[in-house]
Amino acid sequence: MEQKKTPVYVLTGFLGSGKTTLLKEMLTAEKSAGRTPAVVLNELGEANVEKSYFNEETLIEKLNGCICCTIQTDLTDDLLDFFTYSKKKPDVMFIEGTGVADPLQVMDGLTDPRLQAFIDIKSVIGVVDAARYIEYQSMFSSSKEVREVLRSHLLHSSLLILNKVDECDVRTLEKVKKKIDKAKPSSVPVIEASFGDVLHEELMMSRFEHNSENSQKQRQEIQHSHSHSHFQALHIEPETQLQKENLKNWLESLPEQVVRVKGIVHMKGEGKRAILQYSPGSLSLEPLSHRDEDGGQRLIIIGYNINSADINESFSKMM
Ligand SMILES: Nc1nc2c(ncn2[C@@H]2O[C@H](COP(=O)(O)OP(=O)(O)OP(=O)(O)O)[C@@H](O)[C@H]2O)c(=O)[nH]1
Repeated sequence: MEQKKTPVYVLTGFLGSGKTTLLKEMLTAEKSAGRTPAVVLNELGEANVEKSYFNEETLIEKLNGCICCTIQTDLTDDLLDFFTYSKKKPDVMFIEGTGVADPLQVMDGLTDPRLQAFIDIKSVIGVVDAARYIEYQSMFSSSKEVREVLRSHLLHSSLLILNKVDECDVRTLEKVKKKIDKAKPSSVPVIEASFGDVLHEELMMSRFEHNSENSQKQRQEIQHSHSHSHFQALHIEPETQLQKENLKNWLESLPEQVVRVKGIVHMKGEGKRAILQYSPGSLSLEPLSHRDEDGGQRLIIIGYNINSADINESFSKMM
């Protein structure tokens, strides 16, 4: 008898666009409908600071690399292992790539013929940060690397979530929508959202096969221009507790090549450690729940062409 295939949803989108936020919403909805989800998380660093968000579901972690190329075959192999040996198959699987993953390359890993008996790819959901889209697209305030990654997310998603609209004024939002309409394939719908508040049924629709504009030509072009190797993740492990104001000033002083910082930190005067999320202009600290075994602090600083020595030095001065 042919076994039931697991529906798979890929979440893609630039660093800090809101993929994990959307994923958490989707998991809540799936679990309250009585289904068991599995999550594949990929992180550019050696440690996944967001693990504590996922307490109950099966978690397959892919650390220290980027799903899209360096460990593309690992993704296929890990999923094959998972589906071959795990006792209880999940009802649905979500795969979140790093913010610099090229969805096409993730799809290459997922469309490996050996996996086809196990999975049914339903949708590639691309999350776009509406508030930073213009800045990231600008020749003046962004880099070629960032623009290319953003472009590939727009070209190769089967659904686009225009997130963070709460941070946009009406004029900016209209401008962003026009730009995105021009850049994406015409068949791909766009849904506006804040904190991933999208109707669950819309997210779960089977859309993958509809994105027929994923042509071979685009694929070759993207592979040719694929440039995220310029992105790096720098790790800092603070040994003592941090002063909030100092940390904030330090983050704000980071060079513009730094596009994202996340971590687990312990603020002076706080009983609990917190998950730090930083995109330029926006810092949040959320108390850490369970499932973080080692008790330490760590920061992952993600950017392109960053000078690690300078960043390490400025961090030491701040401490
Ligand atoms: N104002 C606002 N903030 C948001 C929204 N969605 C997410 N955020 C915040 O933006 C930050 C980044 O969100 P994540 O969901 O971690 O983004 P991500 O795409 O998973 O980020 P990476 O892991 O770096 O790729 C967090 O502090 C979120 O709380 C939104 O719609 N509006």
